[in-house]
Amino acid sequence: MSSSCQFLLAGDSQHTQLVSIPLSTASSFRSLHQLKQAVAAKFNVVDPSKLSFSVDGTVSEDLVSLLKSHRPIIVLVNGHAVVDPPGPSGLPFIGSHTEVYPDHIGNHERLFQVYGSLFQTTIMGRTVYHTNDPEITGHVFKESAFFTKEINSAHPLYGVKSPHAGVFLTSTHTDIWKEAHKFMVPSMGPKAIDKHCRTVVDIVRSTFPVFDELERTKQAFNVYDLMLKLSSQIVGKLFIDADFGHFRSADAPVHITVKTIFRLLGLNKKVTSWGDWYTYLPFGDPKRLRDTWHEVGERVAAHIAEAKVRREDGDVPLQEAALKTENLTDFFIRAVDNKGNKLPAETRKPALIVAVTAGFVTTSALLSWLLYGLTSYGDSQARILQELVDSGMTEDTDLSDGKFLSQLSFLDKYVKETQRHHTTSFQPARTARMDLVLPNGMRLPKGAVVIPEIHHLHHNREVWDNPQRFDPDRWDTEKVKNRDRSSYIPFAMGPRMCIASNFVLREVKIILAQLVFRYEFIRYRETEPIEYDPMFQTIRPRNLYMKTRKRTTWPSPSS
Ligand code: HEM
Repeated sequence: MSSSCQFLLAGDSQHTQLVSIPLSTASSFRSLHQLKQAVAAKFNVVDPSKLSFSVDGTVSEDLVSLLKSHRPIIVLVNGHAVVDPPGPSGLPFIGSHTEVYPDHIGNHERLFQVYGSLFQTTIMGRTVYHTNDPEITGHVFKESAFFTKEINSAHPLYGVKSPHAGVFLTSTHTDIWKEAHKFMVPSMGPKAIDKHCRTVVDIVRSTFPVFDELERTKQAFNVYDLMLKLSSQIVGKLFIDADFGHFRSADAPVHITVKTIFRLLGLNKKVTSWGDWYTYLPFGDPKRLRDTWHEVGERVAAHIAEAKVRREDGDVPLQEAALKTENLTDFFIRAVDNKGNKLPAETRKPALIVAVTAGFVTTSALLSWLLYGLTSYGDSQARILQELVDSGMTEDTDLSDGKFLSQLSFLDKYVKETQRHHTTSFQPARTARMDLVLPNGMRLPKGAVVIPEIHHLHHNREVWDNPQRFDPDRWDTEKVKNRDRSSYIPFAMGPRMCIASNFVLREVKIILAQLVFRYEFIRYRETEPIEYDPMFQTIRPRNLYMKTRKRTTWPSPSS
């Protein structure tokens, strides 16, 4: 008689695995659930509940008869043998490059339709896995024994990986991430947000003369360019105490620091789209990427040296630092945790570069799509204005502390729907820590980089009704309210998600409320289809132009 239960993970013959669980251990299983957990642990199956057991071709849920089986018990995942993720076979050498670029959004959508909710692409020998499945996404972002943010050579951030930045560009299993994250989170906590938003309100007011000048001189403006100026003016002030001078006049140039960071991100997208080997080339774009990275470092260092830091007031406890410091540079220099530790000096500059970059590149794209929607989606602009009027807004209303904004339910739905339909981030990636089997029964090798494709999660037909329709009111429906948390993740999710999501949501609502209350936004060249820039780190409209008209009348409050 056998002294153990044998389990065979069904798969192709090359990957079939047999494991034994001694009967002394097996007899201690009290439920099928416990057995599934033990077997899942042996085969590295991410979700034990997806296992089923088959003996002699029949699936059985009877624990007692399963444990008595003298024959190997066949283990199925999601009801079938495990398989490798499918994907296009691609061309020699360049692989799937032409299947993905130049239109990665459209092509990924096509590939999801052809191959299902998980597929792989290989470009220049670098394989990446893409998913639009909320369940897989939830596991991928968890930071668990199975997945972590590890920036290996297949990872989209490989070209700008930084061992010292701590956040964003550094792998999770490093001491520096834990340290940097600990200091950065309170810098975007609730008290900090109230303070930051007072600066946001002032900077939005400083844009009014520019909008007025553009109207007086009958000029249309490129929406992304103007929103780039606005969002970088805000993070420049908040993080490195820099006045980029973007609103001194309508034609004030974009500050050289902002231009250099912008160039860095374009180059990174371009270079990493060609694979690991390309990043090492001593000439062309890879060299330009390295040089630009160096230049960004020097420019930000110069801002840090000039930023106001109240050294004379001494160190401040981390939890009070948001209120007692002048800006993020001051925060990083003077905040001390309860063990007396400070953010390591070598992390300050790279972490500030990340904060400034993450801060304006994403927000400028989101703001541009928010303005696009005002002029493209039905009565959105009129509804936002009506809500502001109904809530009693005047030119002097203080929007910074969030109380006024919290009444604006349509504005909230409008921002949510814009972040769903016009997702700006598309490549947060995580890496498999071991050979594993996903809940859908597909296996991934250790080191596999998985990208939950945010745009495609937000347009997954199994989750969203009519996903191509812009419909802010969908956020009132029970279906959307009860959705899987992982099906809507504009700021990613899990321990490595955006640290500034609450700030951003308040910031963009302040900007929208202040601008829509004062100006009517009118699309210019409205028949021209809007193109996004596929070779940029975020999804931004390239050719969106508008004009504004200063409001002289407002609607009456609704009865
Ligand atoms: C519309 C605005 C924004 C969007 C859509 C956005 C989105 C994201 C996403 C998707 C991630 C995850 C990246 C990944 O997993 O690789 C992320 C991380 C991050 N974001 Fe944002 N972000 C925005 C604004 C900001 C701002 C204003 C800041 C300023 C501090 C910021 C700071 C960060 C940092 C530091 C991380 C990395 C956290 C970590 O590594 O643990 N983001 N953001």
